[in-house]
Amino acid sequence: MRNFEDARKIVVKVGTSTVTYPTCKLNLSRLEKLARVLADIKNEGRDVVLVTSGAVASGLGRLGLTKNHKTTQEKQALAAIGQGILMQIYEKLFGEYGVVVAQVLLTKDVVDEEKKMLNVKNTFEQLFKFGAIPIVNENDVVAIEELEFGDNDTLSAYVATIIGADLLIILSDIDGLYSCDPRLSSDAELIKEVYEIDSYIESIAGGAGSLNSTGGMQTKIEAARIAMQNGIPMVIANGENPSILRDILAGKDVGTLFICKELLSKKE
Ligand SMILES: Nc1ncnc2c1ncn2[C@@H]1O[C@H](COP(=O)(O)OP(=O)(O)O)[C@@H](O)[C@H]1O
Ligand SMILES: N[C@@H](CCC(=O)OP(=O)(O)O)C(=O)O
Repeated sequence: MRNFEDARKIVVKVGTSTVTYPTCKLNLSRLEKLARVLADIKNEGRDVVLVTSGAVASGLGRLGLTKNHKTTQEKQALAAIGQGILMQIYEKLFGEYGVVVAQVLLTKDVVDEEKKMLNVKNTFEQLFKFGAIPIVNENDVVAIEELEFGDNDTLSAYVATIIGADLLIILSDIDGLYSCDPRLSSDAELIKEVYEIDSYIESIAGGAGSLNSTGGMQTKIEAARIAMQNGIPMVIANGENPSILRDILAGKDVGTLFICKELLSKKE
């Protein structure tokens, strides 16, 4: 039932907590493993998109700062500094495996305006034809108010929808959705499967677990709602060891799977 070996188009989202250390410096060993696994998955003949957070944190790290700079203006400037740092490391790491990468920065108007959405869809399609892995982030420099996704969880669900992905995987610093935030309660239990985003699921999703992350489980649940509405299964799993991506594709019982009942019965 959980077998995703036949998934041809995959979107993988990595959060700030997966990409950087609490020092705001890049987690190089994790990024190396991530690039290797994604390049390998691509080599199998799949189309892969990487949605990456970490620009703001990387900007802080480069400036030798670790504390959260909260004003919008500061975050925008930090993202502008950090985005280049992210692309430089992805270019280097994927380049070692002969994989071309492409920077795609998006704002929310692409999902609100049909013409823009078509342009973005066409660009992704051409990038896949070129054999590239699109590396996506929000365009934080211009994304405020009505232009803003606000978080990369929902952004990744929209990207999955635009490209018609077969699977969305969100890697975070936690094993999946728990019955409550494990940082706040030792009774928290991992929920393995979710078939519907109801008021119970909404009620257990709390905010971010680390200083530079955005949205926590709430935005991941919102992403699941968007993905499920568009018939796309989504998995939240721990990005500590990126080889978990292989486990997910092989159908191993890891993380939390969000899948609507109709899709589930088709897969069975
Ligand atoms: N019900 C829940 N189950 C799991 N994690 C939760 C829950 N509610 C809140 N969280 C928090 O969500 C965090 C993951 O989201 P976030 O901090 O935004 O990370 P990322 O940078 O990976 O997006 C966890 O570390 C945890 O503290
Ligand atoms: N665009 C921001 C990411 C915002 C965000 O959603 O962060 P996260 O909750 O860590 O996925 C950045 O690159 O810093």
